[in-house]
Order: sequence, then C-alpha cells, then structure tokens
Amino acid sequence: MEKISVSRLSFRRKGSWRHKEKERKEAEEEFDFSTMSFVGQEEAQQIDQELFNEYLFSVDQLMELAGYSCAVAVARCYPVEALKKDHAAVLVICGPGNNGGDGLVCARHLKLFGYKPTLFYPRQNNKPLFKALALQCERLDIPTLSFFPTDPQCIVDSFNLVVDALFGFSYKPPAKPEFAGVIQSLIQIQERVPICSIDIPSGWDVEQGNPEGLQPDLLISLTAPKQCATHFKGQRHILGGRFVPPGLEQKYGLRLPPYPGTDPIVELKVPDREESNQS
Ligand SMILES: NC(=O)C1=CN([C@@H]2O[C@H](COP(=O)(O)OP(=O)(O)OC[C@H]3O[C@@H](n4cnc5c(N)ncnc54)[C@H](O)[C@@H]3O)[C@@H](O)[C@H]2O)[C@@H](O)CC1
Ligand SMILES: [K+]
Repeated sequence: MEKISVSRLSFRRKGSWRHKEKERKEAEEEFDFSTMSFVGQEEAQQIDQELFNEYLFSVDQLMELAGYSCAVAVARCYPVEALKKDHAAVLVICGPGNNGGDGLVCARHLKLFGYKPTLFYPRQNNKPLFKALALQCERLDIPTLSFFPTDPQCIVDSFNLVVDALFGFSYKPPAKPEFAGVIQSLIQIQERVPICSIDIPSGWDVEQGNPEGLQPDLLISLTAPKQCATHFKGQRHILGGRFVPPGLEQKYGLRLPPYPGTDPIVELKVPDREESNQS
C-alpha cells in the first residue's frame, strides 16, 4: 500500500482548500446585503424546531455554539485590553429561557477569554442543562448578583459593558414587572455603558422592534437576523450561530452572508447613520 506522508497529504488538500477559500472570499465580497433575509417570529421558531426535530441537534449543542459565537462577537467589538474598569468587568443578564442559556454559555467563554463576567440571573431555569450551565459558571468563579442595583449608575461605574440575554425570539410584550424594571434601568444607562443584545434587544417585538425600548450598541443575531433587526440603530451588527445546514437555508430561502474562513461570526452591514439621518 502506498504510504502518504503528512506533508504530501496536506499539499494535496491545500490546492482545493485554497480554491474554496478564494470562492468564499469572492462570495463574501459579492454578497448583496440589501437582499439579506430577516425572519419573523413564526419562521424563527419553525427553523428552531426543524433543527431539533429533523436534524436531531440537541439544545446543548446549539446553545454552546450560539453562546460561544456571542463571546467571540463581544471580544471582537470590545477587546479585553481596551476595557479599563475592574479587569474587564462585564455584566451578563440572563433570562429564564434559551436566550438566557446563551448568556450563561457566553459568560463562561468570556471568562476563558480573560474578561471578568458577573451574572444577573433572577429567574433560574430548573432544567438539568441550565443547572449545569449555571454550575459551570459558578465553578469558574463567576459571581452572581443577588439583586439588581436600585441605582443603575452602579452598573455604569462597575462594568465596561452589559450583555443582554434576557429574552430572544419567544418574547411576547409587554414584559412582566420584574423584568420590565431591569429593561427600564438598562434604557436609562445605555448612553453611558454599551449594551450587547443576544439575538433580539430584550423588550422588542420580534418583528416590529420597539422605538421606545432598549437601543443596544451591538446586536448579535443568531441563526438569521429577525425582522426587528431592521430597526437596529447601534454601531455593530454581527451574525453568529454558524450551525444552519445548507438544506435548511435553501428550504427557507435564507440569504445570509458567508462566514469568513473558520470564524463563528460574520459582521453584517449597518446602514450608514449619516445617510439615514438625512433621509
Ligand atoms: N435554533 C435556534 O434558533 C437557537 C436559539 N437559541 C436561543 O434561544 C432563543 C429562544 O429561546 P426560547 O424559545 O426559550 O425563548 P426566550 O429565551 O426568548 O424567552 C422565553 C422565556 O421568556 C419568558 N417570557 C416571554 N415573554 C415574556 C414577558 N412578556 N415577560 C416575562 N417573561 C416572558 C417565557 O416565559 C420563557 O421563560 C433565541 O432567541 C436564541 O437566543 C440558541 O440557544 C440556540 C439555537
Ligand atoms: K436578548
């Protein structure tokens, strides 16, 4: 049998990899952002169900990829060395559903990336997966606030940024009072500390958005941007959750930009603020 050395093998593969990389770069440059898909609430839930029921992904798998991509997006936009307050302190606010689970995973990866995350997780989910995610954070010495500061200025003074993982695509407004207070506090301080929302700015209608609501600096859309993202007025919009099988993309006619190389995230174009202010 012919023995193939590792160097020859990698040489043989290199040609096709380079070719693919070139094709992907061309596709990236050619991608027309004006045709990008924005999905509604029902479609987002259908895609979610199809990933679980037809492709047999487990929630754990997707949540890990989603939360990891959020941590990478945060690190891309707010590099640890640029954060001046208390060793890159970051507040991660987690809700009761899967959006909150993404936040727990994100917090764990941020810690491993050298940030100093703190959790606020008032309605803890009792499912084994969530208990495990919370325990993993605890074992990584990630503290949890037992109550939300009554003076939101404390958050501005103590944290460089806030990750908003309260609600995602299953949120139905209006928010129950215990969460409405948290969202109102974030609205009060959003000009003084950047907010990074996972999937949907919490408190927004998944399709209509919420002009009076939270205005995050960074939006990390997962799987595909939701319709409300067309109302996003922040600085950067990133797509994460690189787990959508091409067959599913085709079935739902999703038009999404290609991810660069092996990156778990891709930066999306935000409308030119000056242009949109003039129009
Ligand atoms: N397939 C996907 O698309 C994936 C989705 N993931 C995440 O999962 C999220 C969706 O998760 P879920 O369906 O669990 O839902 P959410 O996490 O959006 O919210 C559901 C929770 O919020 C509560 N809630 C809803 N409306 C409320 C209101 N008005 N006041 C107070 N509480 C309210 C519900 O009782 C429930 O506990 C996505 O946005 C995304 O972040 C990822 O974890 C993995 C993959
Ligand atoms: K959110």
